[in-house]
Amino acid sequence: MTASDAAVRHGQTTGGFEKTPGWLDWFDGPRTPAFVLPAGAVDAHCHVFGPGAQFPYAPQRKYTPCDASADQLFALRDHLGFARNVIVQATCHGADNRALVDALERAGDRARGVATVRADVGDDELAALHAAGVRGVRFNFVKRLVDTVPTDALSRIVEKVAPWGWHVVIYFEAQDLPDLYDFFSAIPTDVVVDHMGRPDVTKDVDGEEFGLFLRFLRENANVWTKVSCPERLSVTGPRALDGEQYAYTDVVPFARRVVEEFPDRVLWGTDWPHPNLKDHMPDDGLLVDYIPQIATTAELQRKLLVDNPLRLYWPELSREGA
Ligand SMILES: O=C(O)c1cc(C(=O)O)oc(=O)c1
Repeated sequence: MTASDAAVRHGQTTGGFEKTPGWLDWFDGPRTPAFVLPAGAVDAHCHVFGPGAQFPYAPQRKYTPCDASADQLFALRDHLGFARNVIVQATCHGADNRALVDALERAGDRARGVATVRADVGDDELAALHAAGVRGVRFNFVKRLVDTVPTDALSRIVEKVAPWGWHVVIYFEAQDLPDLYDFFSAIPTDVVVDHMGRPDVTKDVDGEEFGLFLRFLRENANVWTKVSCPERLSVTGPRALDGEQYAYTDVVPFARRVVEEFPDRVLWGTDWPHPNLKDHMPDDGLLVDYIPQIATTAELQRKLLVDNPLRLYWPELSREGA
């Protein structure tokens, strides 16, 4: 533990920042999962927040979280049994990737990153991000998280990052997919959708809304998706708390459908430290125990947790890679 981490207590926000009212802090002391992750498993969606005293939150942020440091993330990684992390730039840091880069550098080869950049980003900045382990950029279309960036600016970013072999991570809500469908389909790089495009799980898994998302994956072989965040999508629970082994059963049919139809284009991540949850904060150990509900065989689990993330983020280690 570094001196700066020693100063960061769970749930605290440092640097003179005050947490958004009602903020739920990440779960302290998660269980050891009953599900033993396959060797080499990757937590392919997680964040670091600050610490605010060292890496100030962006002035244009829409929320102020509690701090969640790189060392705290690495402790969780080891506790849950993951080998590696993909750390995704959180919107509370805007396009200031310093906290992300610091975490990547301290993780050594055990983390890769997804950054946020502006359309005027220079090649020197991209080179430095690449050297630190960044392999993708994130475009966010969720209006409560960011101000809208025009799609022509996003297209300029795609042109700049494509030569680096990076992919584009997109975060949007299901009701916005019809409007964004053509823009997304025209992205020439690999594309990774966060949290299954946030389906409304009270609707039918065979219905029109989720049908459009499945069509998007079928029609675009370069599109992958994270089957993450049941704790965000679930309406009925049960919550991943108090030893619950079969959490978020209403989300299971959606995630399972995607894992079974697109086994080579799915990723999974904890989403720790779970920004903006309103209802409850899950026990991350029990969240890992959710995985066998959606990837029901050892082969599907290995693809979801090991083969797919290695192919995208560590191709040099991948059995199918270089
Ligand atoms: O739904 C969210 O609130 C959320 C926010 C962020 C972020 O602020 O970066 O990232 C996520 O993956 C999910």
